[in-house]
Amino acid sequence: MSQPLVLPAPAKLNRMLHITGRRADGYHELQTLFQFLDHGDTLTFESRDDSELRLSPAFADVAEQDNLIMRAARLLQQATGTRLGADIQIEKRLPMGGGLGGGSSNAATALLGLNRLWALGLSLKQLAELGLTLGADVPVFVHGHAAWAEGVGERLTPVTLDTPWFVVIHPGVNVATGAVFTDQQLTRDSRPITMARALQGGASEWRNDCETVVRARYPQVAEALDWLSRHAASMLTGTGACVYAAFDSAESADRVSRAAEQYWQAFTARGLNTSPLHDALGD
Ligand SMILES: C[C@](O)(CO)[C@H](O)COP(=O)(O)OP(=O)(O)OC[C@H]1O[C@@H](n2ccc(N)nc2=O)[C@H](O)[C@@H]1O
Ligand SMILES: Nc1ncnc2c1ncn2[C@@H]1O[C@H](COP(=O)(O)OP(=O)(O)OP(=O)(O)O)[C@@H](O)[C@H]1O
Repeated sequence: MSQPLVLPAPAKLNRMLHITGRRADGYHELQTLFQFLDHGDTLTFESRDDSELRLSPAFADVAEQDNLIMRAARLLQQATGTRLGADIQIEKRLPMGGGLGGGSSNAATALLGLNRLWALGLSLKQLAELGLTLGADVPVFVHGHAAWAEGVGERLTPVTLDTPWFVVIHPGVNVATGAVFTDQQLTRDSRPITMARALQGGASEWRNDCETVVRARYPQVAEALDWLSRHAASMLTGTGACVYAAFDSAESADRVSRAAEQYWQAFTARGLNTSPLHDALGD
């Protein structure tokens, strides 16, 4: 029996998110800065000689065939013709529909983990192309570096961002990404900016264009943003529901996180420019 492969599936934050257009297929053109957190799910992979794929525990809200982990595994089997299968376990910590990219990160960890376990030898570029068919955020998790992203989030340029301690609050609601993107009130005409401007931009550029619509649709998110902004500049990640703020020490972040826990689920995590998945794989 080969050793089980235990790998992290980290969360991401969108440090800013501008919507610059809408494509003919309805998907939106974005400009965003992605960064990872040292907080996330853990996946364990064991190879099987038959081609079965098994995932445990089952998710309450997602059918097994729809789970992004299973879809990533099947995609890899189909793309390579391998006859191997896997037993996969997941320790889920990231809230679903939280804007932390949990599903996309799970898919990326499955692609890289099974590529390693089954000795398939696909490149990160090939895995990112496969991953993009599963979700717009999968490629950044496959490449594993904080990034400036354009297109629907797939045109990536690695960047190095500051690495503060973040307080992340889950306001207790699930935001449907699709509903935010189809909202009539969503502004889709932010003027495209250069990466250099985004990196220097400061508070005026570091905004999330989804915030107005998400605040209006989900008062619980607005409440968490308003509460957190009393401590530091607060932001929405992705289409929410999670909100976050940056702190320059673990102590000050912990203090605010503990105060937030009186009302919501909250955690403290450090920003990372390299994904812990790639550290674990030694890439
Ligand atoms: C907004 C972000 O969180 C930024 O990181 C992501 O781009 C969202 O990525 P995701 O959750 O993986 O989203 P997907 O599963 O690809 O898409 C969910 C739905 O959101 C809409 N969607 C998503 C991404 C995008 N660039 N434009 C869109 O219009 C589409 O209606 C799509 O059906
Ligand atoms: N392994 C998985 N983990 C989480 N969600 C999954 C998974 N497989 C399928 N899903 C589905 O994908 C949806 C989005 O999940 P995810 O956790 O990526 O949301 P998110 O954090 O809002 O992501 P994003 O920031 O990319 O919008 C979930 O609501 C769920 O129905």
